[in-house]
Amino acid sequence: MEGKMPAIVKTKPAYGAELVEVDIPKPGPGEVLIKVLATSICGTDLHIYEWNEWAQSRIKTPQIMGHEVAGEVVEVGPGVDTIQVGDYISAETHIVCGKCYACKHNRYHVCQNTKIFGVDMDGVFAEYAIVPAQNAWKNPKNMPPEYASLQEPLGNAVDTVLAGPIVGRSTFITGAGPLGLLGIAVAKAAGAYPVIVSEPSEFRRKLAKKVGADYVVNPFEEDPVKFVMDITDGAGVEVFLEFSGAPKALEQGLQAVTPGGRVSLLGLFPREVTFDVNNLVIFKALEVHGITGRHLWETWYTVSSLIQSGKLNLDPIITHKYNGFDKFEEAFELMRAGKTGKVVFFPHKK
Ligand SMILES: NC(=O)c1ccc[n+]([C@@H]2O[C@H](COP(=O)([O-])OP(=O)(O)OC[C@H]3O[C@@H](n4cnc5c(N)ncnc54)[C@H](O)[C@@H]3O)[C@@H](O)[C@H]2O)c1
Ligand SMILES: C[C@@H](O)[C@H](N)C(=O)O
Ligand SMILES: [Zn+2]
Ligand SMILES: [Zn+2]
Repeated sequence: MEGKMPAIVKTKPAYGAELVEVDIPKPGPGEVLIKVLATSICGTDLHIYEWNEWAQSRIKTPQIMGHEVAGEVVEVGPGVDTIQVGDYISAETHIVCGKCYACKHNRYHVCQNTKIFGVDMDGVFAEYAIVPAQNAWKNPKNMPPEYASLQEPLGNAVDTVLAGPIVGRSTFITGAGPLGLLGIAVAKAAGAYPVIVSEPSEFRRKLAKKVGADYVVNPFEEDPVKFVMDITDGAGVEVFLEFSGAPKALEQGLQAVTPGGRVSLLGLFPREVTFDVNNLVIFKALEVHGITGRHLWETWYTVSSLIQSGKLNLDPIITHKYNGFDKFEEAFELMRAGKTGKVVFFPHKK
């Protein structure tokens, strides 16, 4: 396919991005070209937009942004035999090597040579985008594109929530940003009770309730540990899921989890964190999981089935939908201000 298309491009190493006309790319060997039906903003895109320290160290400009996507395959490159024109796909964003020690142990989610599209190469905030065929995930035709696009971050949330038993377990979630909200939806669908959420933003506490949180607390106004202890008759929760990346939230969660309980950590901390490991982890005999990316491809099966079960309450999480990219700056600024759940673009204006 030849022609031009609008794309959100990180044009220079500075704050922001630009909507520019670029060539529709041609799929190379092992690649497919998709017509992007929906694409959502991830916190990582925001870091690239803001040009924080991490982005400065990793991103090469100019580069098309974005990595969460759902689209229809319109062209396949040489050697692609697993995907056909007309397939409706989403994409695993981690391009793994298949050769390193981790990959050889089927631990693709910790491949030491991982490349991420939209981070290490052009991404999907465009009308058309390239996806490596090995990263394509076929969707059922009746899955709405906005849900299909959310599967990648849902994979993060699923791996966090389902890293251990959850059904009927009291659960404390810190942080109700887009990832935490997806975590609440998964925890509720999986039968956690009660789900207690700590989140300073009133807007996001309200969203957390809409998604199904049983209790919400503002950690800047009330002691969330006492809040959890009061609800659990002083026992603490069975499960603590960290989605905020706030050092204080980590410490509070470790205090609020019951001895012998489970802790799963997804949030990334801005710096090294100091806390009392002896008393908060070792003497409590906690089971602690670090969570990164998604298991390939087990997590995708779980995510897809959860969506198809109809039990995931995703609609309140998708707070902003945009036809086309014209208002992309508004979308990023709203997200920066914490006034959104997930933001989804539909690049082909209806
Ligand atoms: N490990 C991984 O593979 C992976 C993948 C994606 C995202 N992440 C990380 O997950 C985290 C969540 O992502 P997001 O996009 O939802 O981020 P976000 O920054 O939008 O959300 C974080 C939320 O935590 C809240 N918060 C701040 N301080 C708090 C406190 N003391 N107690 C409770 N809540 C507090 C904020 O108000 C915000 O709503 C981020 O740290 C992100 O970098 C990790
Ligand atoms: C790159 C990051 O934003 C992506 N969502 C991941 O799971 O790794
Ligand atoms: Zn992401
Ligand atoms: Zn590898």
